[in-house]
This record gives sequence, C-alpha cells and structure tokens, in this order.
Amino acid sequence: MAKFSGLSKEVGHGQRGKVGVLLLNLGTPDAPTASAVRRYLAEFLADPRVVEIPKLVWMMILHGIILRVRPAKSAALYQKVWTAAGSPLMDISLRQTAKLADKLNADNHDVSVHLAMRYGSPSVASTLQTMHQNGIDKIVVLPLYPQYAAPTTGSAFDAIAAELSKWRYIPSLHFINTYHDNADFINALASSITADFEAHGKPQKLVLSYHGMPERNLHLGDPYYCFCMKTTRLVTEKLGLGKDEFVMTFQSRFGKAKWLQPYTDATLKALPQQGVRDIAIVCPAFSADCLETLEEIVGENGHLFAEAGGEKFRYIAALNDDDAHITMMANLVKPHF
Ligand SMILES: C=CC1=C(C)c2cc3[nH]c(cc4nc(cc5[nH]c(cc1n2)c(C)c5CCC(=O)O)C(CCC(=O)O)=C4C)c(C)c3C=C
Ligand SMILES: [Fe+2]
Ligand SMILES: [Fe+2]
Repeated sequence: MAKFSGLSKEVGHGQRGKVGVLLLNLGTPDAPTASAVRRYLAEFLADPRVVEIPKLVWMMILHGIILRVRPAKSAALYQKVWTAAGSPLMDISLRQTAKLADKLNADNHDVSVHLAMRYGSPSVASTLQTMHQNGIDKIVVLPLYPQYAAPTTGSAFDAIAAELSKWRYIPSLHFINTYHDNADFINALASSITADFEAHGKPQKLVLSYHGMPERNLHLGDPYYCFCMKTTRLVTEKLGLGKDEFVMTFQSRFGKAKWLQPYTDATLKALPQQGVRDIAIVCPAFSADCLETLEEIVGENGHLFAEAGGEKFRYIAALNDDDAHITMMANLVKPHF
C-alpha cells in the first residue's frame, strides 16, 4: 500500500500534525464459537511475552494439545457472557473510546481517539495505518492495563514497534506504561467500592482479585506483583480498611506452573471456614469487564464461595465507561498533546 506517498501532503513538512490517542486492550474472539476462540488463542498464546518457554517445545504443546481442547471449553464460557452487543470487552472498549473522544473534544482538544486490540481485531497494525492515513503525526498510547506487566503492556509495545519498524517516517510517540498509583485511578476505584458499600452494606471482607501471572516472571523482574500491591495499599488506605478487612488474591491461572499467590479460588473456598460469609470482590487489573470477571469471578468463584458456605457475594463492576474512569484517561493523555 502507498503508506508513505502522501506523507508530506498529510502531515506537512515543518507543519504540526494532528494528535491521536491510541487506546489498547487485550482483544477478544470475534464470536463465541470454538473456531473463533481457536483463532484468538492461537495468536494470543503464541506471543513469547505471554508464555515464556522455549518456542519449539511450546508450539508442540500449543498446537498438539491446547488448541485442540481449550477452544470448545472457552467458547462455552464466552457464550455465557456474550450479549447482543457482542463480547463485553469489545462493547465496553468501544464505549470507552467514544466517550473519551467526546470528553477531549468537549475540553477543546482537537484529537481523535482510536481503539486497537493486541490480539484479534481491530489490530494494532491496521489502527496505526488508519491513524497515519488520517494525518496523525503525534500518538499518545494508553494501554488499558493499570499495572504494567510484560505479557500485557510489554506485548502492546512490541506490536506497536513491529508495525512502526516497517515505516520510514516514525511519528512522535508517547507510551503510558503504567497507572497503578495514579491518583485519579485510585480515587475512581475507591469511589466505586464506597458506592457498593453504601448501597449494600460494608462486607466482612473486600477481596481484591488481580489477574495472575507465573511467579517466575516476578523473579525475572516483572514489576506487576509490586504494582498490584501498591494499588491495593493505596485503595485500602483511601477506604480506611484495616488489615483483616481485605485480602489481595490472583485469579485466571493457566497451566501447571506456580502462579502468583494467594489464588482467588482457593481463598474463596477457605473464607467461609474462617467465619467470613459476606464478601465484596473487585478486580483492579481489569479496566473493562470481560470473560475473566463476568464468568470466572461472578460465575465460577461466586459458586465456589456459596458451595463452601458463603452467604453474601457481591461483584463490584470494573470501571468500564464510568465518567470518573474516562476523566482519568483524559488526564493521563492530555499532558502529552
Ligand atoms: C497464558 C498466560 C497468561 C498470562 C501471563 C496472562 C496475563 C494477563 N492477562 C490479562 C488480562 C486478560 N486476560 C484475559 C483472558 C485470558 N488470559 C489468558 C492467559 C494469560 N493471561 C487466557 C488463555 C485468556 C483467554 C480466556 C481463556 O481461554 O481462558 C482477558 C479476557 C479476554 C476476553 O475476551 O474477555 C483479559 C482482559 C492481564 C491484565 C494479565 C496480566 C498479567
Ligand atoms: Fe489473561
Ligand atoms: Fe479465566
């Protein structure tokens, strides 16, 4: 494609180009079917940032076992959360994109906001190409992962770099790598928890469940665990919770290796035996509700807690397209225009 032929016309040498915000999230299958989930998982799980074991061994396991078994199982779970608007992650991400554009334009910023998904569509490459075709010469990238992790944020950067490595003219670029301790983020999270407590009463314990990661990644220097700890500390301090009023856990374990602990499912099974039968659970690593929150937490873990003797279980929704979340995004990107 004639990607660079119109550069001087679109951007103008010596002339200031347009600003574009690029929101990035993980991505989701196109449909809740085994074949669509297989396509999605094949791309996701082949990413060396996600599974860090020798490539040849992993490709044999991935194609020989996992992609034969998991797609049908995962598709059945996706069917439980799929709505008329499609996958919740996609639906919410599109609403976040539109609302952020409205917010920035209402604040008199002449910027466009674009959405890319790391796996599936809209791809990072196609979105960057569209931004280029629209004359955007300055890009502010906001990966919607509050806590930096190499498998998520690092991989988002790789995808951007892979596309830009094919371009002759590299636009001005700002990459926001983490916002786990950003004041707007902490306040938005604390407000959503307070609203739940006010509506339904303060639970015996607040469970803060983060997406897991192999423990090995922590020892190799990934800051994700420490960033989750900091989010937890800041939010619980803001809420004035004592040490025995909350617990931080990790969910969504994949494979047989040891992942970050304590595990969410084991914790929820154990809590009723410790006399804790009334909990609220929040997932601060997810900027949008998705399979991992709506099915794994509300469905599977809610069930485990009830089976173990739990009586009250409330899930506090992700920040999604809440005004406070959109304001947080605007405040994160604006200083880089
Ligand atoms: C295989 C290793 C995985 C690592 C490491 C990992 C890290 C990680 N993931 C998120 C956010 C999301 N993950 C989601 C789904 C999902 N995650 C994995 C595996 C790893 N994640 C798999 C195999 C899946 C697919 C679902 C399944 O088949 O079980 C999602 C939801 C996607 C959706 O369509 O709704 C999100 C979001 C974070 C923040 C993270 C950080 C370390
Ligand atoms: Fe994941
Ligand atoms: Fe899961």
